[in-house]
Amino acid sequence: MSSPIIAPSVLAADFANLQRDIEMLNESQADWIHIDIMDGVFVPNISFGLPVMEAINQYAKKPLDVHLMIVQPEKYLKAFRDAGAATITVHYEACNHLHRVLEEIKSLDCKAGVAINPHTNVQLLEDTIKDIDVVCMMSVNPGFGGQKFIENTYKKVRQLKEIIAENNAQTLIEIDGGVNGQNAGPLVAAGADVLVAGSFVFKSVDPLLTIEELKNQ
Ligand SMILES: O=C(CO)[C@@H](O)[C@H](O)COP(=O)(O)O
Ligand SMILES: [Fe+2]
Repeated sequence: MSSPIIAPSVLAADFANLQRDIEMLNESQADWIHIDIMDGVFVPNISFGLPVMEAINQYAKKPLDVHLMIVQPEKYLKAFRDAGAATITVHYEACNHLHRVLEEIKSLDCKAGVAINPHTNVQLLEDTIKDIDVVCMMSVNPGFGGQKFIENTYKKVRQLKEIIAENNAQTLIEIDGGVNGQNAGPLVAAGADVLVAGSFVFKSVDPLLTIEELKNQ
């Protein structure tokens, strides 16, 4: 079992000291930096938008993993690429033409991600799995950090792993929401490749050590 890709979520950072927190991530064993964009429509919360993302990109030395929790994400793909996104993840539930959106993301030279809400069956990804670089499996209902991990996620990881293998796809499985020191190991054992962690990293006494612990699952 290789060590997971660690993607701390900036949503839990100190926005009044964002430069400091990004520089901490640069020095850490984090692999990606997870950026949660919320529009107050697709999810019942507003986080931040392109100007903040551009500010993060000025300091970040690691790939930016952008999680778009917005309606009509196809309107903003180029803007987020230009703001520094390495991966652009759209929600399955927000796309009427998912295949087209994935092609557009790839044409921008970004990795294409699809996020699924806890109620969305992984089977629905079967017909696009070969076009998806990263499935972001929500292990909480999207919209807020600091929520409790939904245990049904393990079953969904195993099911998705099978779909990926059956289709000979290279898709990474990313887990997003409520990830902590207890569930990180079992998630990796179940087949998770990428762990997003917000509160568990930024609210810890020593975020550098917490990231190291997650990396060493
Ligand atoms: O996309 C989301 C929430 O909608 C996540 O990326 C959260 O930001 C993760 O935060 P924690 O649950 O780890 O505190
Ligand atoms: Fe996220």
